Amino acid sequence: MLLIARKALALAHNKTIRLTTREVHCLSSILVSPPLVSLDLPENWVPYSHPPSPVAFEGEQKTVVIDGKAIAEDIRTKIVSEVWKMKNDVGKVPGLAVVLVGEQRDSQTYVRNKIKACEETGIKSVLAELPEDCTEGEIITVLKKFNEDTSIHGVLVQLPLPQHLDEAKILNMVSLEKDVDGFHPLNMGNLAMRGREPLFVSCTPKGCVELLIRAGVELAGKNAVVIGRSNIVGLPMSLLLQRYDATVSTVHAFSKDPEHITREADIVVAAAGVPNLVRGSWLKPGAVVIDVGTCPVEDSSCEQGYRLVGDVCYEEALGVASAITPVPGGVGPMTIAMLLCNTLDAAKRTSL
Ligand SMILES: NC(=O)C1=CN([C@@H]2O[C@H](COP(=O)(O)OP(=O)(O)OC[C@H]3O[C@@H](n4cnc5c(N)ncnc54)[C@H](OP(=O)(O)O)[C@@H]3O)[C@@H](O)[C@H]2O)C=CC1
Ligand SMILES: Nc1nc(=O)c2c([nH]1)NC[C@@H]1CN(c3ccc(C(=O)N[C@@H](CCC(=O)O)C(=O)O)cc3)C=[N+]21
Repeated sequence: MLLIARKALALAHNKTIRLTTREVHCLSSILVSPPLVSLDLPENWVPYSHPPSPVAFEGEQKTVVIDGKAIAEDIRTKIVSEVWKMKNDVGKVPGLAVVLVGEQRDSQTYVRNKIKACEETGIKSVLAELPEDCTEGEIITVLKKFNEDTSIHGVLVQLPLPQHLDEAKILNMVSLEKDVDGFHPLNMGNLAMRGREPLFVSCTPKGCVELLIRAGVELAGKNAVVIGRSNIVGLPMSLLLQRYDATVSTVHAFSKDPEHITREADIVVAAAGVPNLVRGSWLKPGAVVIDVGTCPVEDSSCEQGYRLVGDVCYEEALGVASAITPVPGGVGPMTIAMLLCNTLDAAKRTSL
């Protein structure tokens, strides 16, 4: 992948280079990450028989800050032009439907941000707001309507749902072809299985891999640790990194000695939701750190009275990690950009 990233840069500088068919596909699409099934092709089966060469570090490591906000912006600009092209060529625009249950403040903020992102990229959005005490039946009725609506190509249910609702039952009702969050068990199952390609990969893990590849990080044969195993981040993240041939360990709340496991990793993805859980001492010098955690902590010096903190002790990681994503401005904006990408892909599929 590093080779493709280099060739992309060469192309950007108008240099003449030779490309394989797979590279043509990668370079002509919005994302740099290749389609999953292509990773399973025999041309990629070059197992590592030798241990990766140790990287020597002298003194303090220079840490690159991976600018997720800027990368997401670049992706969004490309989406704008593809949406325009679709509108001109076939007279339609992608449509996203969001189902929001209850009045949880952070969920309202996330949904507002998603809708704003749609507006800014020319994607049509529809919001269905249901009261906190609504029934499963009411949500399912709304989902069925969106599933049948041909102007809607992506449907998502904002999580978490109120306690009395059966999340699994509700997520099962989202049409497989419109499951832009990638939370349907069939999409998740296909992500787990070699030789299969899910219609959608969950937005946060997909955004993390795109960040890693754009930062020039090789994944095959690397030790990756994912902290967290939730259905929405940790689990699909581990599955996706495996598809890219990383050796993946999962750390969760019952793991013994998480510090030791994490210190073995070349790539650390932290998604526990515990502010500053990962200390500088947990990191192998030169590790690449992707911080998914986003926790509001009280801070009276901030305008809103709080600030967002990641799972990684950022100040301590600087000087130890070779690269890190900040919070905010790292993974978060990529999650939204991937949602827009998945919605665009869904709309493209229906016009094939
Ligand atoms: N930036 C973005 O785009 C996104 C950010 N987030 C953020 O990511 C974080 C995680 O979200 P989500 O996956 O939904 O959270 P969940 O609470 O659903 O899952 C947390 C996971 O972390 C594990 N965990 C909790 N505490 C520890 C600990 N002390 N040590 C090791 N593992 C631990 C849990 O283990 P166990 O399974 O054993 O309980 C669980 O698997 C949150 O801060 C959330 O806000 C989430 C989605 C997108
Ligand atoms: N069905 C569903 N799909 C989700 O993808 C989903 C969800 N439910 N429930 C909640 C989590 C959380 N999540 C985030 C998205 C963007 C930012 C984000 O953009 N964060 C900005 C900061 C935003 C701010 O300032 O408030 C940043 O990190 O820079 C964060 C978190 C998606 N989630």
